Amino acid sequence: MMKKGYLLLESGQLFPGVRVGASSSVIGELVFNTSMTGYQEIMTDPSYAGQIMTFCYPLIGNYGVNLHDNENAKIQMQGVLFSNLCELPSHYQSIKTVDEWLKQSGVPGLATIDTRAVVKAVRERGTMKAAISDSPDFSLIDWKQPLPQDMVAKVSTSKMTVYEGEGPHIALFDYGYKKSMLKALLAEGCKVTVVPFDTSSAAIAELHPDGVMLSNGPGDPIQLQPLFGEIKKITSSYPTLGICLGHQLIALAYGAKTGKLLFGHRGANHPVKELKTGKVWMTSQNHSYVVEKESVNSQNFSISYLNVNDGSVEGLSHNTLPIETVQFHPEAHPGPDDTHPIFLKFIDMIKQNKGEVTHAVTY
Ligand SMILES: NC(=O)CC[C@H](N)C(=O)O
Repeated sequence: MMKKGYLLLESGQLFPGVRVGASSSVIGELVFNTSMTGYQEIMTDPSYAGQIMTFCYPLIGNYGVNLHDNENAKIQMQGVLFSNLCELPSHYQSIKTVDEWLKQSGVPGLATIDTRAVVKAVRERGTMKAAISDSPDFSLIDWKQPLPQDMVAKVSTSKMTVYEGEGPHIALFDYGYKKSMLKALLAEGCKVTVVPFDTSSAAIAELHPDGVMLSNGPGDPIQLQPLFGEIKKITSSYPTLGICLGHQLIALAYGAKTGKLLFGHRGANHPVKELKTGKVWMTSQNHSYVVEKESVNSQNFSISYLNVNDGSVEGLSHNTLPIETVQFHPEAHPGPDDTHPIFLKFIDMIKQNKGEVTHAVTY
């Protein structure tokens, strides 16, 4: 028998649904993703830690869950909302249903939710708290309960891991990195050392990396303020690529400010304009926070990409140091990999820094 469940919004709206996944009740920040495919990658993106995520696309789970598409070892979301969740997936690589996977992962969800109405509510009021519960009773939810604050520490690794390669050595800061970032570097022959989020500049110096990459990750970047001094020291010492949270942290470390979007950018078709060439690229995105344009010190950084829809900052390029940052996800997974050459440009930047001959990377 299908068990009823409810989505309760901080705004007072109530959505009935059917329980899927784990049976626990949770509270989290309500967000939505517009991607039509790639649910396994989305559900394992650690940047969603602490959030209840709504799939806008109305049919999820039809190709099941496979052994290859996880972006991280487990699902870090608080909960997931579906319109139709497929019970009988069909794909030669499928090993389980999304419902079974959620149950095994201890993550609750709701299906048959009016996701269009949920998305409208979030678009109107902005990202807000929501709860998944067995009861429609709002008084049972502790709405004052603060959402978890130290999520990067929770999702980051506690030890360094080395992936061998013949090419440049990259220290990859794990704020909750997506596996596709590591894969993109390894595919180019790089040696990669994944390091904990709070690794010091002294510990990085001992690794003698050729370059540094700052990953994506959950939460408000300002929470990592105690690390800004070290981030500035590290990124000014090595060629650097910052992606999403990594981009925000670099901007903050050099004195810019971040703000929160009303309902974030989460999906696989967000157009960004590269200011140097005037070209528009389709990108994969997942973020709530943005670097505030006016706060970028033009003595240090130039804005390299802007969002076509809302004009927000999508990338920074340091004027004198080899530092590039992007708010979007060049590693895709899911989504278009049109901006994948950003990894190749990063490797070129490292080689140039070492005085090696490079081939200009073009899109
Ligand atoms: N994917 C990310 O790195 C997200 C960064 C940050 N947590 C935000 O929501 O803006």
